[in-house]
Amino acid sequence: MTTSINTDPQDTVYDYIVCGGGTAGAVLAARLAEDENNSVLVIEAGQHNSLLENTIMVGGWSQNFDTEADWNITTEPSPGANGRQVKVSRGKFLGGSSGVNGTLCIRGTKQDYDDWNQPGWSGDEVFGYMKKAENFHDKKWFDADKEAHGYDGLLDIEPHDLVPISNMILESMQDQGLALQPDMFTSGNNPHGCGHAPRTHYKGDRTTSANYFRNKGPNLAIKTDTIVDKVFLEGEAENLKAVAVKIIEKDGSSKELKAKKEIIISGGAYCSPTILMRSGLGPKSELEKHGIDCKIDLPGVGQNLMDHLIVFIFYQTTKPNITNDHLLYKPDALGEAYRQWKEEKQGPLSTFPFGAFAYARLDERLKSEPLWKNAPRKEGCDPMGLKPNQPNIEFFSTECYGGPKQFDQYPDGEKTHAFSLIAELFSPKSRGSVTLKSADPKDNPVVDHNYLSDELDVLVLSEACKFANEIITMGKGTKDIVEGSWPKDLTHHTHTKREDWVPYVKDNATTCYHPGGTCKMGPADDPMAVLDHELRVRGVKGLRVADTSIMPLLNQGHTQMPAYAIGEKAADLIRGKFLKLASVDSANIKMHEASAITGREEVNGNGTVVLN
Ligand SMILES: Cc1cc2nc3c(=O)[nH]c(=O)nc-3n(C[C@H](O)[C@H](O)[C@H](O)COP(=O)(O)OP(=O)(O)OC[C@H]3O[C@@H](n4cnc5c(N)ncnc54)[C@H](O)[C@@H]3O)c2cc1C
Repeated sequence: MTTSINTDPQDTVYDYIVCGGGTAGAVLAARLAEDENNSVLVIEAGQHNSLLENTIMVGGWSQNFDTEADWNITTEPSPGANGRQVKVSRGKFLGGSSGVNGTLCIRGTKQDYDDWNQPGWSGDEVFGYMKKAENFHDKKWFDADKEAHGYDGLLDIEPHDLVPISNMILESMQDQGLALQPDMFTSGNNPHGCGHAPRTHYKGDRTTSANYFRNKGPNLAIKTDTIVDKVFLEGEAENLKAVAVKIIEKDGSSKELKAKKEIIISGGAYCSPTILMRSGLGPKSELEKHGIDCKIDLPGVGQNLMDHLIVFIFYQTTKPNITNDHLLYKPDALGEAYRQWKEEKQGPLSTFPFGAFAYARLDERLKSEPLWKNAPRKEGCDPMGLKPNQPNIEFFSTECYGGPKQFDQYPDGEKTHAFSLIAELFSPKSRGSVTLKSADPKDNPVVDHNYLSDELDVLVLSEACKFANEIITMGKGTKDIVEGSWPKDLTHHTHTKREDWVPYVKDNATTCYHPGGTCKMGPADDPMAVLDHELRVRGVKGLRVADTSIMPLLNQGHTQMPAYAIGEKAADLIRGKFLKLASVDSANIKMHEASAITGREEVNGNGTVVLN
């Protein structure tokens, strides 16, 4: 990576300090440093990513878990999920979770962002920023939506070459009513169909937000292995201003670093609220428990925690060489796969073994369910709050056996082979929280996802599993190759009723690693909104948050592309720039105008909204 970034910074004063060098944080810092008059410091709790091969070799993703490169957070027990605790890994290194994720680029629909109802964050605008981030490399076999992709961004993205089982599953999906629209997860305009998901890898290596640091100059400084404890605030009441951060270095010593212009917190949905709380910004009662002086009572900090739940449904096939198991689990196969990646940048470890994808609406399937029929709903929405142009669920398949560490019953890759179809729940009703374990910045937060606490979540996810099973066991492409469930002693392939799937969901639903919402943006009259629509912490000058914690609602997709968009947009907000869009939704412009005349805010000369 060509760079003259300062990785051993000694200065104590910078224009901008970005707390957390993860997905959104790295993007934001790199964009701010494009102006060489800005001095920018990124503080990252974990190591430099170049030291960690498993953040570069895509197939090494799970090897980061339970190591120093993982935050190693486990949830509180969720009563709705039979009291299970779930390991909710996050990347702890430069690049953050972009260096450990499943590489999928599934943007959601424009409606998802319109639903945020925040000036400057319409579907058109957020899709515009996702496009800005992207440098798409097409492949001959792929029928790309060329208009929807970006080609001069800093994040290399390409399609994934399928193995046979994935094409068979795509055939089954179509057979079961999900028409093929190859690039629908980039277009975001189809809530019911199947296609391919582009990936954050290129030429055999994972691409991450750390790629944004390429060609950056010495005005960008990166301090790794350093924890941000808190932000120091100066002034009283209306004039509270963020001026410095307290850091803890690797040797345990602490230091104060000053910011002349702004401090931006990008610690991710689990850690950003904890930095705010340690700084005295959060629910007063929560801060008092830990002896923290409350500067502003912000009850929404750490609340509104959301995630997408997924259920892996594995099947066994005896048909050889249609999955990737033989390339991974046969004796000596893994060694050869590693050699192939290291020397040729090819083979099963150079990409992520997810294969076929689909979105689905479940209106027809759920219409006679009493819970669904009788649930309250907003006009034009289903009980989950989704409009007809938004999917209720996603399906995605694995091209071999594997997943988080609870999936440890490996086939031998010779006589036995396995693959899965995963069902993912969108727009979950259940909400959780992030709170402090103590005021010690080295303590992980208490994460309570409260999974499946709402019966509607169980209903939709169990119907999704039923549909998934029909795709695999009845669909034309796969019905004749399925031997049964995997592991062999399970019988889920025989389930026919939705109710059969309820215990399976409660026992197996796990994280898709998409936490968000814990420092949400919102209007001034929402007491739970932590940020305004320019990501400024309410009541504090010079302090913003930029990562997936800002999302008022999750998108109907995966969360890395919105995280890139949030980093890009945050940089533009700070620099007072607007993205030029072919079409900017006029309602959104009206919202901008409306907020400009409330008296609380005004539009400055270059068009950005600034607080009085
Ligand atoms: C295993 C896994 C698989 C996933 N798969 C996909 C996928 O296929 N597709 C997809 O779209 N999304 C996926 N996601 C989700 C996606 O990667 C995340 O939503 C996104 O990367 C989050 O970006 P962020 O900037 O909010 O947080 P992060 O990228 O997690 O960044 C937060 C950063 O802040 C640092 N930090 C935190 N606290 C402190 C502190 N006190 N001091 C200093 N530094 C701190 C962290 O170490 C980290 O580097 C996955 C995530 C995981 C973990």
